[in-house]
Amino acid sequence: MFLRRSVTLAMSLKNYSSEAKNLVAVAVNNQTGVATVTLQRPPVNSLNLELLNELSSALTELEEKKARGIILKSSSDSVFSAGLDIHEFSNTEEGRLKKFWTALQDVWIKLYGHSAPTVACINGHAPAGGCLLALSCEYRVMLKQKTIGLNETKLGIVAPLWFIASMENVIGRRLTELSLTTGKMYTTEEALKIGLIDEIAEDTNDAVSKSENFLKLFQNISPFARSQTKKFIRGNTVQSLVKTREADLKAFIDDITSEKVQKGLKVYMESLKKGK
Ligand SMILES: CCCCCC/C=C\CC(=O)SCCNC(=O)CCNC(=O)[C@H](O)C(C)(C)COP(=O)(O)OP(=O)(O)OC[C@H]1O[C@@H](n2cnc3c(N)ncnc32)[C@H](O)[C@@H]1OP(=O)(O)O
Repeated sequence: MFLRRSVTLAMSLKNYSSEAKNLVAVAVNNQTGVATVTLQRPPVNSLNLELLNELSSALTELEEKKARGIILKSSSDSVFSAGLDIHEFSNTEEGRLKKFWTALQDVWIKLYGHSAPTVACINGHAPAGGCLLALSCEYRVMLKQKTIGLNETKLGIVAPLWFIASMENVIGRRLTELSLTTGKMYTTEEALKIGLIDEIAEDTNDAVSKSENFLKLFQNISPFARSQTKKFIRGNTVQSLVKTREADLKAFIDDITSEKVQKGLKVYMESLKKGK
């Protein structure tokens, strides 16, 4: 019975990435019903509007098809995601900035509150928005010798409340305050020490296998009981954004378009290029 449903799920999702623009690939394991969602926007998987829209659609589809688990990973072994595409912040195309932030809100709401158990297979660096994606999952496996953190203050920008809540719910208020105010990027080993990640992996294969092992914990647990429990635990955090989406959007547009922030971002991008 379950196997038949899983096969249907795999078949209906198999061509997902080719139907879309190939920035996100979805592969479903026929036996387990677990979906691997791969971000594939070289060179650094920075999150632009198109990638966010694809990810959002994939999450909706996996919700509708009742996936038994989601593993979120990168197609590169170097960068999980460099966070939001900084070029979006200076995009002057009318309405795009609004669409961009709305798409990010959508992705976070869907991923943070997904009915399926979720694992971030962090097979590369995960600054800012990359860290947010990882924090939205229930479990984090990270490759050694990488970095992760919410470094927004280093760019002269302020992480919204839902970014902060995502970290606070994992490592607690005190460490979140220290991490965010200093824009701290943690090494894999440091991240494990403070509970920002759950396991370290040697390479991507090892990380995927550890992610699958976490999902096996739910094999004999009622999906209904599990997802309702997750909803009780995460519901308030999700609702706090759902109820304030418009105000959050306005705050983003006002802040990001300010001269001061634009100047700071320009300097940051130049320093990135110089760092090569
Ligand atoms: C005020 C309103 C509130 C807004 C709240 C917004 C909240 C979240 C903000 C974000 O997510 S902003 C993004 C923050 N991200 C970063 O700070 C990461 C910056 N990148 C890096 O540290 C490194 O690139 C890396 C991820 C560690 C990878 O290093 P690597 O050496 O492998 O690659 P690079 O040579 O540095 O980069 C390659 C290429 O990609 C460009 N790039 C890197 N990151 C971004 C990005 N986030 N957006 C757009 N482009 C990015 C980088 O400039 C290089 O481009 P080229 O020089 O090759 O053209």
